[in-house]
Amino acid sequence: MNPIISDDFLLDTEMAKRLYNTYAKALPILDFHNHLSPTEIRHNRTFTNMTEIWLEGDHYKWRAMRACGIEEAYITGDASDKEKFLAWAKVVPQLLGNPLYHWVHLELKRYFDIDLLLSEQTAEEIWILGNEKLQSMTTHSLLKANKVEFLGTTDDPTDVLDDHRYLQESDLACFVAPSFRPDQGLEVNGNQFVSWVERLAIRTNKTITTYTDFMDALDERIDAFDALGCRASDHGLSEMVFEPASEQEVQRIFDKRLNNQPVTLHESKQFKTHTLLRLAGKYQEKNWAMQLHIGPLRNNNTKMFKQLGPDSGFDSIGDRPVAEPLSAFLNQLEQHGQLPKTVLYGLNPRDNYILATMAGNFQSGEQPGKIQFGTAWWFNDHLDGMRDQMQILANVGTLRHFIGMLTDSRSFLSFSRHEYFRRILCNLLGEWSEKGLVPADQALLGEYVSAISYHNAAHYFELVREGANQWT
Ligand SMILES: O=C[C@H](O)[C@@H](O)[C@@H](O)[C@H](O)C(=O)O
Repeated sequence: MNPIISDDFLLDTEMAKRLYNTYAKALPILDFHNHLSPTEIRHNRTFTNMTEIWLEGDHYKWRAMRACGIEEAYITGDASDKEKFLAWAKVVPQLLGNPLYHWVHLELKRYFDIDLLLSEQTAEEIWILGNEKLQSMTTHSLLKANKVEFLGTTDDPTDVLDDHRYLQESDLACFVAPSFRPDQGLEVNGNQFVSWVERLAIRTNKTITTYTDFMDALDERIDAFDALGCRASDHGLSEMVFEPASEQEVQRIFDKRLNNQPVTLHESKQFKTHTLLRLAGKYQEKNWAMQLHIGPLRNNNTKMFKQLGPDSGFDSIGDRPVAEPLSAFLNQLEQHGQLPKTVLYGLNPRDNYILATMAGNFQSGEQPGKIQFGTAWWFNDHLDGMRDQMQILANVGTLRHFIGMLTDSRSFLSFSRHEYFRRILCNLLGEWSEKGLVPADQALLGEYVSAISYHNAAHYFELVREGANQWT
């Protein structure tokens, strides 16, 4: 019997147990930000073995394996799937205290009904049992089993979006919508920028020679995303920037770059600031949420970046200033009536109070929690990080209007992170109740739990279903 994942996992008080079982456990999932493949959903992908579904693309696990001395061949290299699984099984007992240790066993239990602890000793049995169960699993069945009602995938403006078009015309119960991620179009100094502009021109059947053409093309893609139900943009920002520039200055910077002339760091910040301000205004028109993911220090290992590319487990946390550029950016939008719904995610825990308090500077009567301090992200989405984020939000803002969890994952097994989050939330409220910090009022606390686990996000992203949802 798995000594970790019991029914009361992470629930220390009777109130926490009641809150989780009564208000959280049965709720559907709105995973409004992830990196799942719309193609794999369209084609209802099946998985041959545990390595395919569990280790493929999951750089969290890759980092852990490297830290335990596993050779790259058994992580992303040319070892067999079974060899990679056995290497992973050898690593898991060395991960006590890392959220992966919990997620692995939560996933084994929830998806495979396997109660064993993964180790070298149990690897062969779990490989066989897991692979057997996988024969009846597809991306559609996993979405249904987890009661996933909405998926906001992450998509480039130059993407064709055919998979999304197909899915929306299909009878798939889950609503899958693209999210607008124009990062490559903001990195004017990036190696990909010119080729990205060329792809944008092809996608929009336009000639793009001026900054005005560029923005017109982006506006057209925003309309195309919106027509497919897009609810949000997403921006990965290594640092928050705010360097104002006139349209003429930005036009000149654009011209320089297209003519392969060097663009200074200051000019690149001006270009990013101006373009993000313009895009934010469009998001506000579309009533989309603007998600700002601030602070990664990416691709720190040049050798491995050249070998594996981005998002392969060699990123960490930057320490660039956030408060002043973010304040100026949001303030500029607010002054012009162009501030959209905004979700602020910070990768550096040092910035948590900055983001949580900044959100409070621009709330409005449009809706509760218009500006969100987003859930613990990436290196923070563990027991301490999730709890800290909610405690800080409660300390300086309103936990009640928090839109809660998302997986930000590439794996179809990661929906168990919503359960992880809901248990942490219920335990926090249960603890406050036990200490007399809040009323021991189950109905009131239950309202927090169901709002933060589901209903706030349903309203925030305009996903409220008329009548009962399909799983009740
Ligand atoms: O939680 C980790 C995330 O999936 C991380 O891989 C993403 O945040 C990705 O780097 C991105 O830029 O969106």
